[in-house]
Amino acid sequence: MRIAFFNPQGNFDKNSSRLTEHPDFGGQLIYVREVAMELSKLGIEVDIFTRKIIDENWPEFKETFDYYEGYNNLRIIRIPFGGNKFLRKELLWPHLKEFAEGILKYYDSIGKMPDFVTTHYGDGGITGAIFEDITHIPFSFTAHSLGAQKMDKLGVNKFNFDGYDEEYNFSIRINAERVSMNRSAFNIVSTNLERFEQYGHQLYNGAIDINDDSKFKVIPPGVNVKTFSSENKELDNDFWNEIEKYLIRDIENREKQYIVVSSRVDEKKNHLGVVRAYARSKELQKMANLVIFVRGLKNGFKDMDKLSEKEQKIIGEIKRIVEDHQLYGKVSLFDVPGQEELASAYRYFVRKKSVFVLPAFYEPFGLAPIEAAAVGLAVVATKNGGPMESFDKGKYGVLIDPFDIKDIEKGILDGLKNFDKYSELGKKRVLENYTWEITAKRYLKSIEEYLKNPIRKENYLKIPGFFFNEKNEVDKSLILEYLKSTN
Ligand SMILES: O=c1ccn([C@@H]2O[C@H](COP(=O)(O)OP(=O)(O)O[C@H]3O[C@H](CO)[C@@H](O)[C@H](O)[C@H]3O)[C@@H](O)[C@H]2O)c(=O)[nH]1
Ligand SMILES: O=P(O)(O)OC[C@H]1O[C@](O)(CO)[C@@H](O)[C@@H]1O
Repeated sequence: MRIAFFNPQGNFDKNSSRLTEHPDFGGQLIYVREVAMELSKLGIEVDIFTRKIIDENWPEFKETFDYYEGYNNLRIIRIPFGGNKFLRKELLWPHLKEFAEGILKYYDSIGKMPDFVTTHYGDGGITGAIFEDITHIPFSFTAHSLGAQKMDKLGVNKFNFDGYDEEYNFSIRINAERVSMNRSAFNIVSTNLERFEQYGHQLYNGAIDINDDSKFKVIPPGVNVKTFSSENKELDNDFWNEIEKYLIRDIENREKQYIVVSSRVDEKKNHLGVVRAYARSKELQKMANLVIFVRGLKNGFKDMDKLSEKEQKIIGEIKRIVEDHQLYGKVSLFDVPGQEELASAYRYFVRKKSVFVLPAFYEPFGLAPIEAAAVGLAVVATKNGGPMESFDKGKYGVLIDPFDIKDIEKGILDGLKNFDKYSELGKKRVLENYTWEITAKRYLKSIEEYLKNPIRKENYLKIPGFFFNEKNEVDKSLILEYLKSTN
């Protein structure tokens, strides 16, 4: 069997370069890589399609083919579309027909076709819909993150919509997501919550019936248990020296516990929520130091000019809070070059009885908290989204309201004071329920079941002309009506 993954944003390469260095290089890429690897271990021929980038700032992504060491029936295939230069995910929308046509051309050239396509994020989904419209090859849709929640949590309203739409292309994204979930063979969600809360959003009315069981497969993501092991690994000695040398050189009292934040620097991850909670709490400052992982910041705040504009705005605000509240010596920024080093840093902080905090306004699922729990950190996470299910309403970790600074403070104090309890409960919960092998086997079972009895409906949502470059606008009426009705 041959399965194709469509993932136009970010990119993939043998060394998983640039992870979290850019907002488009996050959990979704880990998810696609891990599921593709596990499917190939089950004997499936796997093709990951992404974008060919010929750009001196992104040299890893210029070859057409790439491979992961030891995975012989798994190929990364980079298709040229939208020109050569790197484009952030919000700018890929007008070029996805070219992406679909490039994939078709590749398969024509080898005289083969995939049996099934799995698409990721709205951009992968609309590509799958265009490809299916031509080939009738069915596709699954895994959203990873839906635009409606992001809009709500960023506070988009009828007054500021045009500005946000300019930046994030929400009107195009919502249209693409509607078509993807409508035309897919089925939609793969990480939790029931995602199905009923995220797909149940008013902006997806008419595109999906959340009560149609045939359209949903609840398949939780996993953790790479080899990487996120609680047992010491070879790289720990060297990397822990790095931590001692760089990270906590800025820290006066090293014997305290730590509060660890490792999310991509993105507005919705709400770094400022934790920093503000820490700044207002003398008790927290007495108990623990705060460390924030930021890719590329070897010299703390001094390196800020290396960051993107959006990241500079967030880190700059953190710097202002640190200065205003004289938190130097208690707060540190640290550069983590990859997942192995991330896991090693987590092991270092477990020994200091530390908490991992994910204060995101909305977290569709959240790989980072289950990874941190697997290593043994006590997890304090947003109650908005996946952690509500992965940490089972607070049974296995502390859940907080990310919009309530006092609740963030209370939750972190709970995690620090009850480290042993949450460390043990969280690790047990994750290792028993979340591995990528389970995820891949459930993908394969869903695909094989569907292919036994494929149902191609006729009353599909129309693919907007925008995606065929027929017109430069998508229909915004749905969003504008929604925004008028909600505020
Ligand atoms: O310094 C770092 C920090 C993070 N990570 C990795 O980045 C990923 C972050 O993933 P996640 O915590 O899930 O957040 P997002 O990047 O926002 O991922 C999106 O896609 C994921 C997979 O569907 C969902 O779990 C998220 O909710 C969704 O927002 C994790 O695997 C981390 O190991 C690194 O490699 N280095
Ligand atoms: O914040 P957004 O636009 O919803 O995007 C989140 C997406 O970006 C990524 O970080 C890109 O990999 C994905 O992990 C995730 O699905």
